[in-house]
Amino acid sequence: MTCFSLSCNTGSFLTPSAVQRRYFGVGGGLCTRSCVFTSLGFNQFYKFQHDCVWEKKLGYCGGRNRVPSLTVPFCYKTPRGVSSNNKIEPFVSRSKGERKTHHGKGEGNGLKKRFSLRWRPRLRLLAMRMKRASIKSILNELGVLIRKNYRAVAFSASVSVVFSLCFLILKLTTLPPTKSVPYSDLITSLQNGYVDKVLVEEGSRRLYYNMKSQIVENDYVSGEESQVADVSISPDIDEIGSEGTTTASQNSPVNVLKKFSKTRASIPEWQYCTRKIDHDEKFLVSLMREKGVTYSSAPQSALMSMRSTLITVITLWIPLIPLMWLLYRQLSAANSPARKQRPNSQTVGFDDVEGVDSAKVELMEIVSCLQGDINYRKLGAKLPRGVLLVGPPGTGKTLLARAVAGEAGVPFFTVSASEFVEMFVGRGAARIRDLFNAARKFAPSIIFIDELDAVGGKRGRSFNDERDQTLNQLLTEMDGFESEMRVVVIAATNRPEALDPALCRPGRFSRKVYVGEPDEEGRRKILAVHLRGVPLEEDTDIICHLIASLTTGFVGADLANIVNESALLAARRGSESVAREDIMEAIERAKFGINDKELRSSKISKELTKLFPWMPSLMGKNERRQDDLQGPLGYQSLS
Ligand SMILES: Nc1ncnc2c1ncn2[C@@H]1O[C@H](COP(=O)(O)OP(=O)(O)OP(=O)(O)O)[C@@H](O)[C@H]1O
Repeated sequence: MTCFSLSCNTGSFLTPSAVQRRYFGVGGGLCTRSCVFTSLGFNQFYKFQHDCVWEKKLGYCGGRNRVPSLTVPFCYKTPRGVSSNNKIEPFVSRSKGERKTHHGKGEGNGLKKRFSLRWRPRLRLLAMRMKRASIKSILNELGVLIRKNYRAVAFSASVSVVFSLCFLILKLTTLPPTKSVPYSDLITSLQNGYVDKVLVEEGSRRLYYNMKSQIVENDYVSGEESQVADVSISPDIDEIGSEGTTTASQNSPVNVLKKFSKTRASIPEWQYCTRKIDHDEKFLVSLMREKGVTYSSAPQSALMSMRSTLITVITLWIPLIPLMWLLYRQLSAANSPARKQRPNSQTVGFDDVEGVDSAKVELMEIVSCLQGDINYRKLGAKLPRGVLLVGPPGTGKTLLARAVAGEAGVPFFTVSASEFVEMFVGRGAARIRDLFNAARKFAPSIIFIDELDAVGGKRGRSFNDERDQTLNQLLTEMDGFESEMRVVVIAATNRPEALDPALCRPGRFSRKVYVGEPDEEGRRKILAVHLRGVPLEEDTDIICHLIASLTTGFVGADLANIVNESALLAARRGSESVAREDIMEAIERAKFGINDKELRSSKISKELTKLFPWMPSLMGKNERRQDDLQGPLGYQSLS
């Protein structure tokens, strides 16, 4: 068996060829993040993370990527980091016999192997972690967790306290066990003269009664009760202590309470309980009179009424809690859609937005005003309150707004207008108020409202009163800025014609900036931005020119997608850099969709077959000839 040591770099994805080329036979080293191995028709991704956890995923891999199967037994942590003395065993290098024995061993052996491969490293890892863990660190982590989620912790703690109190009250007010019997039993007992006392509870249908034979017992138990009452009154006399001594703990209020509840539970005041039958009261009373039974009626005890109220409240509130929580979330101002982004968390600048130069210039001016570089006040000018970015989807309107925030270095409140559309009337308006209040508080600041048409549509066209109210509030808030309050509202929309005219009047979104489709030069620049971090096989400029010339009508989002797709295609190929072919395939996919070529041809041939049965063979021939010549974009001749 040949053993290989493995070493890989941070985040590198290794194809079989790369593994063979770079790592077979190389001495042990650091394995810091992730490595990918490909094996017999499957990709086996062994992901080594910082803490040396590895996981395995399987996915099908194309024929040309097939390489010998590799196993990675384990890796461990060293003072230098995560080190791997992983032995890579190429099964192909074994002799036939060896291979046979490897695959053909008994089930027990297979289980053992699986255990050693799967569980041993995990168990080792667990053991290592357990060794490292100390009570102090666990407490620290717990403290951090509580501090982070203090609201949730406080809420759950108060809920648990309330429930515990309820439980305690219910426990304390538990009635002594009373046996429930049918009404007929009471009648029979009355007729036989066994019944001693009957109590009719007011406000309910319950009847309690005692039998004559229990009178003596009851008296005895009542005597005990008075004894216990004495104990609770004079705690100096400890009757329960084994040696008759008085101890502070035994006389503590908790103990006395316990004794009290114990005694209550052990003395059934009423032995039997039944439910009376309607319209049978007359007969019952006459029977009791006839047999000389003592009968009376009494209201429900305060404890009992408290208990039943509590039970009702709990049973009502338990199903209502999720509903109330939903309502709270809807109505809560804390759930306001305004998400503030601090300037330091912004990484987008004007350098990242290309191909929309005129829009950039307009917005740069606003940034200069916010930063105080342009003294517009000297000439009596006011900072524009609103800037409306208009243009087709994917041209970079949102990106531009983020770039403004990043360059201006001021708090940036971003929100999608659809988040103002609420179920409850008035909530959308309240959210707008919250958003503008927050922006005023952090002034100078920028508010960005994406997809403004969701709330800014013309009023009075629908019966949606809530949307009109929200728009009214937005108009009011935009009027409400004082001139020295440096808050700029940037909004973006694809449908400027749908907006209410009041929104676009001077003083609100007076400045309209068109963000259009980029021209060839613009596309080249956008591609240069997106290809910054992508390793290419050819010169970046050449590739940018090539793609820009082939993508007329594409917007920034399309170009970003092409770059991403081509990188994915290159990764699928197992290459470490993106080739021209990958880019061309990505453009084809963007233009025609995946496998659209086959779909379209089959659809056309189906239609033609209906008309001319002899057509399919001809179609097939033509298609093949065309494929041999060049692709739909003609890139084969270019490359
Ligand atoms: N001019 C550009 N320069 C660089 N990248 C761009 C440009 N335009 C678009 N992109 C890329 O496309 C992505 C989507 O763009 P963005 O969300 O800004 O478009 P949008 O105009 O706001 O679209 P929509 O109107 O649908 O909201 C960006 O994250 C960026 O990667």
